[in-house]
Amino acid sequence: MKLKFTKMHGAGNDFVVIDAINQAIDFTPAQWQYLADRRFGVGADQMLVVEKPQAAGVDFRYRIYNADGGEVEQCGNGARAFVRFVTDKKLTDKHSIKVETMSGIIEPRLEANGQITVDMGAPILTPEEVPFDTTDLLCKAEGEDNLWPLDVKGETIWISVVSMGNPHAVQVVADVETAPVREDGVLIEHHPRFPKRVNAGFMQVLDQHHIKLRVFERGAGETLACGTGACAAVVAGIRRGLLASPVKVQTRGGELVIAWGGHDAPVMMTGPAVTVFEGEIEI
Ligand SMILES: N[C@@H](CCC[C@H](N)C(=O)O)C(=O)O
Repeated sequence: MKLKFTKMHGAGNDFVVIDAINQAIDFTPAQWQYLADRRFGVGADQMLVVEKPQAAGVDFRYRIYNADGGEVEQCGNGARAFVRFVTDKKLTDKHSIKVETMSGIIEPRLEANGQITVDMGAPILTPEEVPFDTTDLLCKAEGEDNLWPLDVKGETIWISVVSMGNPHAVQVVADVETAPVREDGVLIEHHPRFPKRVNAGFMQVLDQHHIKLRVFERGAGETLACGTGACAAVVAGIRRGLLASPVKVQTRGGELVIAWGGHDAPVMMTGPAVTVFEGEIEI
């Protein structure tokens, strides 16, 4: 079939976005990998699929596939790209949109200045729900957070575990530029303590309202930005007493602003979403 798609990015985290309301798709993991391939396919960190909703009172359903072909629960930068896509394609005239994802309903909103704010819901902080296996581990408390030891290459690193619908392990580093993001990231992603694998965040605190962040994403490798990773890092930093809301998150691909009121309050993420080009590919 000839697939129509839109290439988009949010702070450099790039996507192939597909309208599955007006074209029928049913791809295998190998076909998703082909679309994501930067040499043989289109090239993307994730593929985003826009569908009709299944639940009542919701505007759309949005599904996310990592570059490795696996379907995942949530994607923050993707949620902003999704809003730009449904608005530009005139699939809705609403500016505040309710969308079903694998991990629940989120509410993105197109702002007057063109930026997009997403209510990402409250973070999940119980290790079993992330999920993170704490068997025989002793945590240390820091502020309201629990730091967990993780053995990586025979050394202990201390991580916060946070789910934004998808799992994150966040560590504080002195300098993100020299941090072993790729070397340790892949080991953390596949660490046996994370039964669903994990996104590995490396955060440098510049001041209470400003961090630098690199994320080695599950199923995609290091990306230029990770929206849920930014939310998880800010939640961890606020709980540890290192940060105060709102926080500017500087990634290699651009800036996101994350606000969180603590406990059960939703995490609000604001940032850009850009269309790069429209295309068609035989698949
Ligand atoms: N880039 C995303 C996250 C995409 C999914 C992630 N790799 C996972 O497997 O959970 C974002 O902006 O949040």
